[in-house]
Amino acid sequence: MTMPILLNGARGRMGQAIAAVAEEEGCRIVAECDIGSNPVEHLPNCGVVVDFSSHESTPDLAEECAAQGKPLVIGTTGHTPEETERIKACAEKIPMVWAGNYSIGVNLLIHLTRQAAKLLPESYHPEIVEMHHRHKKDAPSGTAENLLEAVLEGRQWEPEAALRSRSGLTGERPDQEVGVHALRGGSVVGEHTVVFAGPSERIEFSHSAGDRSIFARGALTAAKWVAGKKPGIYRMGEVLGLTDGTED
Ligand SMILES: NC(=O)C1=CN([C@@H]2O[C@H](COP(=O)(O)OP(=O)(O)OC[C@H]3O[C@@H](n4cnc5c(N)ncnc54)[C@H](OP(=O)(O)O)[C@@H]3O)[C@@H](O)[C@H]2O)C=CC1
Ligand SMILES: O=C(O)C1=N[C@H](C(=O)O)C[C@H](O)C1
Repeated sequence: MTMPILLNGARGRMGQAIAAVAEEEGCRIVAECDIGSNPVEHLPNCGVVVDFSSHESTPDLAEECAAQGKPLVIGTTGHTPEETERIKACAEKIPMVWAGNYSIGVNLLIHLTRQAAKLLPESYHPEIVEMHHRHKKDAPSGTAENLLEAVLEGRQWEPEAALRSRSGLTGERPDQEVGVHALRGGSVVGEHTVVFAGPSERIEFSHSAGDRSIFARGALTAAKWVAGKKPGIYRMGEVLGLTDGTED
């Protein structure tokens, strides 16, 4: 049986990429919502909601999903702290997969980044660089935020160790710091590099997205996986079997 999906942000770049692969992924789009639609009236007809609209529309949608008991796959990025708290509150009632990036490669990159941060000495300094197309509205990217979280977890550092871009008289770099840097231009689909710069050597892990089908297929894989799960927030690494959610 195919999974009936309510797709929010259907007219956008990701919405179109998802619609293009839905059938191949064993899903069917039963409602295409975008600006001006009312997703609430379509919710009863779907099994899972997939949201690739905009950060500000996700909290309202999550609250409607919680009210009607519909699982949610969140693709939007750039949420404010207030939006993040509202979304998290809904996870007490429904299962949701929430990932800054649904590709297999990036989720492996996140896993390897956490491991490298854990295993390498603090003198191997982590820096994250991302590049995206000129239309992207948030920075740093959701993926870069996920990579940052992986470094913080691996190093067991507090969030204060994160530095989102440098400018001016910054002083010398301390060991306990992780920089995040955003580049924008052209039609770049999505590129992420994590650098560990050590005393006399440098390690780099990189991922480059060829097109949006990798995010689209991953989001639909997550949609099929999350149906029937207990309420809570799940990472894409759990969907792919890279982690059991407790982190290693
Ligand atoms: N997690 C992942 O793997 C990925 C996440 N993303 C994220 O997904 C989101 C969408 O990206 P992308 O498709 O490139 O963006 P687009 O701007 O191309 O598409 C977003 C669509 O959602 C619409 N929209 C905006 N606000 C609302 C609203 N309140 N309700 C319903 N629809 C709305 C937009 O309309 P309009 O154009 O009129 O504003 C547009 O049609 C971004 O947050 C992006 O960062 C992107 C790629 C992968
Ligand atoms: O907006 C995009 O395009 C992308 N957004 C996601 C992010 O913020 O990391 C994922 C991907 O890199 C493309």
